[in-house]
Amino acid sequence: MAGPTRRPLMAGNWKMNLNHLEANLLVQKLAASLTEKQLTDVEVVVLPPYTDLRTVQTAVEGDKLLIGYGAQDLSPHASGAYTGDISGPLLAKLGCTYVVVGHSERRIHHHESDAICNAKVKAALTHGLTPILCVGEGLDVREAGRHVSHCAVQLEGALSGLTAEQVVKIVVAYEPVWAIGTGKTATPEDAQEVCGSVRERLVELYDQDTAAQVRILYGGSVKASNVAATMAQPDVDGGLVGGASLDAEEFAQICRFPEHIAR
Ligand SMILES: O=C[C@H](O)COP(=O)(O)O
Repeated sequence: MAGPTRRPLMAGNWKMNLNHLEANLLVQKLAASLTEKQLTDVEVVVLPPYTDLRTVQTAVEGDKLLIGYGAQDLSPHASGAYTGDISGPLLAKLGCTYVVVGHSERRIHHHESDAICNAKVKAALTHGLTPILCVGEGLDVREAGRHVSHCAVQLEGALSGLTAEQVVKIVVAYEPVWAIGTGKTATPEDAQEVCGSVRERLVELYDQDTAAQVRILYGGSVKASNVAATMAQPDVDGGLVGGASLDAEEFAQICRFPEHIAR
C-alpha cells in the first residue's frame, strides 16, 4: 500500500474499446458509483482511445467529476508531418493529465524501443503530462529468472537523461506480459518483488527521497477480487487496469480497495 506521501492511483486503460457514447456512459456511471471521499483517497483515472477524449473532457468538466483522464500513447514530436500520430500539446489541450508510455502492446506491435520510450517520456513531461511508464517481462524472461534485471534495463533506458525533479513527476507501471488479459495474476509477492526492485533501482539512479516519491503501479488481470492483496504490498501504489476497467461497477469496486485493507 502507498506510503503517506504517495496517493494511490487506479488507472483504467480501456485499450481499443468503447466508442464515445459508451465512454460518456462509463465515466458517468463510474463517478456515480464512488463517493467524494473515495475519489479523494484514491486518484481515479481513465485512459480511453483518442476518439473518446473530447467526450470524456466534456463529461468531466461539465459535471465537475473527480476523475482524471489521459491517453494511451503520444508522439515524441510536438507537431509536424507525422500522419496518424497525436502529440503532447494536442492531449494537453484536451485536458489530459496522464499518458501511457511503453505499454507492452506498443512495444510488441509497434516495436517501441527503450529509446523511443525515453523520447516519449521527455515529450510528456515537456507538455505537462504525467507519463505512466510501463515495464514488464514476457513469460520466457520470467521463466529464466531474469525479470528483475529485464525491468531494470527498461526503466533505465526510458529514464535516460532525466533529472530527479523530472523523475518524481512520472509513474511507473510494472506489467508482467504473461499476466495481461490472461487471467493469470502475478501473486502479491511477485508484484512486490519487481515494484520493490524498481524503487531500489531509483534509489541507485537518484536518491532515497526521489525514489520514495515515485508511484509504482501493478498491472495484469487486476480485478475487484484480487486488488486488495496486491495493494497491501509496500511498494505497490496503485493499479493499471485493463479489462476490468471496462465495467463501471467492477472498476469502482477496484477503486474502493482501501476498504478491504486492514491498516
Ligand atoms: O494496461 C493494462 C494492462 O495491460 C492490464 O490489462 P488486463 O487488466 O486486461 O490484464
